[in-house]
Amino acid sequence: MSVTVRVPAKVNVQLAVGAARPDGYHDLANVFLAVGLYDEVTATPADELRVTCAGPDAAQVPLDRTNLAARAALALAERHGLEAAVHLHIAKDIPVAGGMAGGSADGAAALLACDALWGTGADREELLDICAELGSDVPFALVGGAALGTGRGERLTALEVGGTFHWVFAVAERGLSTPAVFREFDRLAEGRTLPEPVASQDLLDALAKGDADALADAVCNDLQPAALSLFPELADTLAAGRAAGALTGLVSGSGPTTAFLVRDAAAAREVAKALRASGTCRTARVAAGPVPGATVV
Ligand SMILES: C[C@@](CO)(OP(=O)(O)O)[C@H](O)COP(=O)(O)OP(=O)(O)OC[C@H]1O[C@@H](n2ccc(N)nc2=O)[C@H](O)[C@@H]1O
Ligand SMILES: Nc1ncnc2c1ncn2[C@@H]1O[C@H](COP(=O)(O)OP(=O)(O)O)[C@@H](O)[C@H]1O
Repeated sequence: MSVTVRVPAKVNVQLAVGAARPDGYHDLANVFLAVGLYDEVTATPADELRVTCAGPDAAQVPLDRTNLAARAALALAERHGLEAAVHLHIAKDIPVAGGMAGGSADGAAALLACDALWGTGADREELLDICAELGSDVPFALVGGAALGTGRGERLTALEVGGTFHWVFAVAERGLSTPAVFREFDRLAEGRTLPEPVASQDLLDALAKGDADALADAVCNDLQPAALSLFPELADTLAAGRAAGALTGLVSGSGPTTAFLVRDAAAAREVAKALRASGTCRTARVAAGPVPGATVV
């Protein structure tokens, strides 16, 4: 018997970042939107914990106990006095180290898959607790849809969304490390007093109305200057997507994936084609959101 869970990527339509906290994390107002690019994690009983991964970026995924899927299985097993004797296979389609939370998605998916396989019957609250221990982005991968994350991004409030938003994601030639981008953010902010991060009311209204033009005016990522500072070529990708007719373009989370909001599915195909031809990215993917979070298939 095995259990497969499908789990989406995310884009941050707003990422407001406060000053570094004593624990090294940053308080955020993090508005997540789950989009239709998916990994699938399959859990199968085995003699011991084993992780395998297939997909175009599989070579960049660690297969040891640092893999977030392995960490999720170990955390659930420990809480329930079980042995994490499971083979986790990740069918990876979410770009790796791209600011689309693929590793976090695999953590949430593995947790749900092991819970179903082992019959642990963990309730939603326990699953969300374990997710928050695994990483700031992991709880959102479990719930999906759209949500405001506060604290370090792990405390979620579901958001109403009045329509479907269409996106193009330009995948970069190399990855960016999330801690390195936050460190660069701190360096750029040195000597300034940063305001408390708060969600923009215009942005929440645009989401609630399903209004792509209003959302395009309101998107904002405080990590974008830091990502551009570490990866200056991303400015060319942003310019290429905007020139191709996107309503707006921004760095997704800590990057280096760039996200382009477009009016509809036809515009998405056009902008993706133009980005692939621009020579400013490795490839371009089309996806819409919001979509549900981790789901047993
Ligand atoms: C920036 C965001 C935006 O959604 O994601 P990505 O774009 O990388 O996917 C997240 O905040 C990333 O969340 P996640 O990748 O789960 O990070 P964690 O494992 O919790 O933390 C990794 C490191 O990032 C930094 N970090 C993370 C979250 C936060 N609120 N403040 C931080 O300073 C810290 O240096 C931390 O040690
Ligand atoms: N299941 C996983 N899939 C991808 N990366 C993982 C996974 N588990 C751990 N990692 C590590 O996490 C790093 C960040 O990966 P990822 O979650 O894809 O990007 P981001 O944090 O930018 O959204 C990778 O470089 C890799 O070393």
